[in-house]
Amino acid sequence: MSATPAVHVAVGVIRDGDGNILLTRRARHAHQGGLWEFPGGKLEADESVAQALRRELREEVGITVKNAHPLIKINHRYPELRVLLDVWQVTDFSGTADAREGQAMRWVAPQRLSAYTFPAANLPIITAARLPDRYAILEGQNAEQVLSNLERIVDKQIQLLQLRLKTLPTAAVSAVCEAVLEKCQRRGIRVLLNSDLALSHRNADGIHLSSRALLACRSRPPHYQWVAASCHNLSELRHAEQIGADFAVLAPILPTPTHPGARTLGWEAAANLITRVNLPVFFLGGLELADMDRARHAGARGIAGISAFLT
Ligand SMILES: Nc1nc2c([nH]c(=O)n2[C@@H]2O[C@H](COP(=O)(O)OP(=O)(O)OP(=O)(O)O)[C@@H](O)[C@H]2O)c(=O)[nH]1
Ligand SMILES: [Mg+2]
Repeated sequence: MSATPAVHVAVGVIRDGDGNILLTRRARHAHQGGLWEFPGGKLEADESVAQALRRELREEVGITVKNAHPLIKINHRYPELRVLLDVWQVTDFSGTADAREGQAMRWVAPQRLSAYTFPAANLPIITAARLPDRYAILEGQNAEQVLSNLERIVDKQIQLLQLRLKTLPTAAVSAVCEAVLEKCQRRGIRVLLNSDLALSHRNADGIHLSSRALLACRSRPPHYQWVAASCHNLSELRHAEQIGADFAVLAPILPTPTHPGARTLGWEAAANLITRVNLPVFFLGGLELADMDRARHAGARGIAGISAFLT
């Protein structure tokens, strides 16, 4: 085992007003030369990640960071080098991006990122950049309630949802599912069907595996654009990472009225678990939108919730 510490790198996923992301191309002679990257660079001694990000983005692309938050951390071992990519999303900046080191540079729509060749460590960064920070779980006791909950989700401009329907009578599931998919498609909301629904995925954007379904998978279920999984501990998170799931939901973080007395992870343990996998993770359980900043700084991509988004 090599004891060399990882090279700590501050990386910026910089967004313009239209949501496009800034890519630059690494110099030919550099490590991972010729590949596309998100601008950034190594932390200097005594520098925080935020300070390094600010300095690197000024040096490389001439912008001044005004607002940024953690997006994802990646621990990756290249044959010659270990890196810790501390990736932040830059949501506001001043100045006009300009390739200060003569490198190729482009603003790219998130859904076009997969057309570019990046270093091997970058795949989960690209997935994280394509995900919003809120993942709603749609439930209801009857069709009417599901559809009215959907209205509230739409009103809150949520772009990603899991159709779970655990509390809906089985006979109603198929018709409700169709109605939800139709409405979401019109509004560009991505829908993942919970694996317990055992429905055809033809019109959905993906599948959300229960932790039981996750552990039964030896590889990523084929044919889905998005694959997510429910996790409660490290071995489930590692399994999700290993089969190539796009993201995980980690629960329960805090106590909820629906599961009184259930064992919860708490902020610290949840933050620790995330450092062990290279996977975007949403926190679920007892959280509100007001917890978003805390969740991001604990390493989460964002917050998932059944009621969090409906109040
Ligand atoms: N900036 C950046 N570095 C990345 C990405 N992905 C990735 O594996 N890396 C790796 O992170 C390491 C450090 O990045 P860097 O070369 O930008 O560091 P730097 O700007 O300080 O470069 P310098 O040493 O020439 O001053 C490199 O080994 C690079 O291959 C990425 O998306 N952006
Ligand atoms: Mg650099």
